[in-house]
Amino acid sequence: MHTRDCYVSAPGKAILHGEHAVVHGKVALAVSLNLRTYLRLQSTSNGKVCINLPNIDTFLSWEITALQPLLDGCRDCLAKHVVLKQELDDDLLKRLRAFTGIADASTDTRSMAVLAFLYMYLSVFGEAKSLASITVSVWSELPTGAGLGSSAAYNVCLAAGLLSARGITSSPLTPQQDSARWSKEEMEQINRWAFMGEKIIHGNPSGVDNAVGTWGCFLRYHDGKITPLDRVPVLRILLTNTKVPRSTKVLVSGVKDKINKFPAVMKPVLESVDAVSCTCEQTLTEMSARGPSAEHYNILEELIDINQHHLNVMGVGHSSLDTLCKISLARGLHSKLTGAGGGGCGITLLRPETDASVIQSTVAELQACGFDCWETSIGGPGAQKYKKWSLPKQVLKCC
Ligand SMILES: Nc1ncnc2c1ncn2[C@@H]1O[C@H](COP(=O)(O)OP(=O)(O)O)[C@@H](O)[C@H]1O
Ligand SMILES: C[C@@](O)(CCOP(=O)(O)O)CC(=O)O
Ligand SMILES: [Mg+2]
Repeated sequence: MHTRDCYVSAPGKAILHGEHAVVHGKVALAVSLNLRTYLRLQSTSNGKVCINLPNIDTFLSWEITALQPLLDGCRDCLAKHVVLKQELDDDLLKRLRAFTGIADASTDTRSMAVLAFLYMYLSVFGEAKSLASITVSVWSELPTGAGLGSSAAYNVCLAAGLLSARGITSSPLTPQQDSARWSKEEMEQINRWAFMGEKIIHGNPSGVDNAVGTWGCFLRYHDGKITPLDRVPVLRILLTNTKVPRSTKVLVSGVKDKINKFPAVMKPVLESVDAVSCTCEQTLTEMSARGPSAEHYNILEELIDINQHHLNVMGVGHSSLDTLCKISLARGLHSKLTGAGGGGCGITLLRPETDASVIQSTVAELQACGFDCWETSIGGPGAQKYKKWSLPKQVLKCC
């Protein structure tokens, strides 16, 4: 079948407050980063589906004729899925696991990326008369598995690229535009499909990461409801990657076990995280309305400390994150983990008056611990489609 070549990208995210609690119906505040994942989809005529994932050193291909039997008896349910896309098709997932030999309990990086890709590819193209011969390349500026939403950016790119190539979403680019975004309805569709991919990689995602990857900017997320926060001040954030590997799926399931084991102990903790998110949101709104004051920053810093303690209580802390908090606090700076924790990344709030020398010495000490550390800009655009020549050169080289 005929497909359209396309180039798309989606941003990573930082969660300010509400990670883990958001999985259990509490409020989270999250913001997009200036680090992005890019996807290139090319139509081919070799009768194969190829995937190039240089970040995780994975280059694979399958004959379309080998994949086709996985869809036998599945077409009717896929037709419904293409329209609704709310639930994973367990039968298709089971067939894919048997086909690839990927076990239910696997959290292996490559296996999860391949499973999410094949599931989305077969669901998007399975309803057509024949599967499409394509090569998909994905390359990211985000560290993989570090709490900055690389899985969501990956899934948003897969959803946007495959839906676009199949012609389910329109081509939003006019001849005058180098990049463009889709209509609200199409973005909602991309977000729903990306959520399916997150379910495959995470097990039980809240949906906050794919929402930020799709819509970008600063969002409040509560029980599937996405509210863009327009009135927020410019915040300066230092990001630290402890480089300690961890899996979101494992950490999310550990928190669930703890809640089941000690409901009376853990539920108040989740309530308190919810209150932290709401208080932070109120403070940000006030800062934007009246102008930021030192007292506002004191409140933001206290909320960061409180939340970091709560995350430790949930069992998602790590000694590397304790080191980050200690080193930054020695200079009056406040940090917490971001994303699933257990290693990965932390955020440090910088006050407007924080001296450059303080930041430099903090960064130097964190780097001496083997961490990566950089000041990031936040609030980048959500999923976008590009013309080939408007992509950064580095991206064209990598995918
Ligand atoms: N650029 C990428 N290429 C291929 N797979 C990716 C990429 N980025 C993320 N992934 C997939 O997402 C998984 C990481 O997801 P997760 O554990 O949620 O961490 P995070 O989303 O915080 O980076 C990886 O194991 C891999 O399967
Ligand atoms: C822990 C959680 O709140 C965020 C996970 O983010 P990340 O995959 O670690 O980037 C899980 C979720 O919201 O689905
Ligand atoms: Mg993730």
